[in-house]
Amino acid sequence: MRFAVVQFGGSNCDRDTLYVLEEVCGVDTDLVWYKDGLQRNYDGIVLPGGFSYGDYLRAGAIAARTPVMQDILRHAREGRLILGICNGAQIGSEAGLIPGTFTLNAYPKFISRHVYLRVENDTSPFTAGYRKGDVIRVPIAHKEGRYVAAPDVVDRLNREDRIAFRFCDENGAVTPESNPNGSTENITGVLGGDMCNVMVMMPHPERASESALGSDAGIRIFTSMIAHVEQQK
Ligand SMILES: NC(=O)CC[C@H](N)C(=O)O
Repeated sequence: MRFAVVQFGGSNCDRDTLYVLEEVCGVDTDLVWYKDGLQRNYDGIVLPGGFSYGDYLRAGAIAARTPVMQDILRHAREGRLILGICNGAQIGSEAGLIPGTFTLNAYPKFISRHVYLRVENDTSPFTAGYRKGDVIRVPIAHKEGRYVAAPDVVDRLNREDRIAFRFCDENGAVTPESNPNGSTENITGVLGGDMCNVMVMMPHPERASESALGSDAGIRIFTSMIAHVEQQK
């Protein structure tokens, strides 16, 4: 099993993500510079957070148009796992890996704090380690993290059980008050791909993967991916 973290100019969560995969989860992981392309097939690819190309134009727009994305889209079509975190989520939506988009927060400032998420799907390769309704505490750090999609798209995501996480309060209540950035229906984790083999999310699970960081609730996303790959082998 081998994972890759793809680093773009301006990525800044690549080392944290690499550390969690290699040191905390024990998975062989390559840090791949986007210009080098993917030199082999990977079981899992993580697009890390950061400010690729300074968020110019729109966050993720430039990275999504680099040649390495063709390799990543092929991996997605082949059913391999792709996880986009924060800027990686923005890149994933710009590349069409999921429907909908991430835009300026409703209150147009950078928000950096812990939030609560309600787990909405517990069957995907990314969320099977949780139970539906679990409430987890993870940090967010973004300015363009408001998920927006047309009503028919949101209906389809709901129908197909493709919503992974919603912002909630500490008791799991999904309300306008527990929606830090104004995302449609508090959605902040979306599943894509034919086999739900793609997930993008604005919160940072890699920053909540060891109890020394104040929460280890995010680690189960990575361990779920690993368990999924093991089951496929
Ligand atoms: N932490 C990140 O990945 C930064 C998110 C992003 N580029 C924004 O501010 O919207």
